[in-house]
Amino acid sequence: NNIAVARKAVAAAAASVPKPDLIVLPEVWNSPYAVTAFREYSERVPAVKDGAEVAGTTEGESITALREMARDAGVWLIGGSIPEIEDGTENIYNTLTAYNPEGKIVAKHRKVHLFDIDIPGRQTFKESETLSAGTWLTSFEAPFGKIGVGICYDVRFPEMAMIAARQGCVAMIYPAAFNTTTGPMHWTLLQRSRANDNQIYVAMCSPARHPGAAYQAYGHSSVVNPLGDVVAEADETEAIVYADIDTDMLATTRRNLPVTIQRRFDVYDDVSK
Ligand SMILES: NC(=O)CC(=O)C(=O)O
Repeated sequence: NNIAVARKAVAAAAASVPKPDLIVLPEVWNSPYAVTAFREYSERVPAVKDGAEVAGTTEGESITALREMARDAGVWLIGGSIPEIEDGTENIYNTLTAYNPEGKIVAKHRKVHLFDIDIPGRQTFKESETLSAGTWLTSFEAPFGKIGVGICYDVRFPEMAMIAARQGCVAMIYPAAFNTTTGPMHWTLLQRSRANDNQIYVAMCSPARHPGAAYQAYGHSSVVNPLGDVVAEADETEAIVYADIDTDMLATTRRNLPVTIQRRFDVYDDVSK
């Protein structure tokens, strides 16, 4: 099943030399990516406050498995996302969890921007039919730098990445599942845009394309550096991609092209006004 596949992939990535510090899984890896499936595959996810789990909350089997994967491999893990069912409300969210090498959850992000699009005859999807939207932005501190996270459609909203970068994140990482219509249009462009605008690393991790699936995932997991160059990219098949987060390169980019300190908030003030 999917947990076994994820477990094997994390172990394989962790066994590579040099050993990675951080491993990332894709969006909705425990369920078909379909609004009709999210409730059936949903699980409880512990609450997280100030980077630590709130004691006494229950969890589903995918969360327990993700803890074990991080702990067994001794790595930081962004555990992709799974459909979460919320205690009390029974609302469903598209929820990401991140783990430290001890298997403790350090961050929980609910997809903020729901994927509701209609490109007639090509791609129609309405996550809001079954999902509720998240209401907070998420990042976590790790020894290799502060990491911001979003989920898939969140990448289309530049504010999230900009806020993360301004709060000191060295990377924005998005488990994601674009499709064969929007992937060729925007998958790489969006990552390069977020990276170049904010001079940070940007990575998106996709499920591989399954020929029999109703939703045809684009695949192409990739990593973009602070100059906007694609430094690693898979194709549509199952793969592990590797890249370094080079903070010296990030600093050099910001020194040579100092846009991050040249912004004119005195002129454009608050864009949400
Ligand atoms: N699946 C998504 O959330 C987003 C997507 O496919 C797109 O923005 O395109």
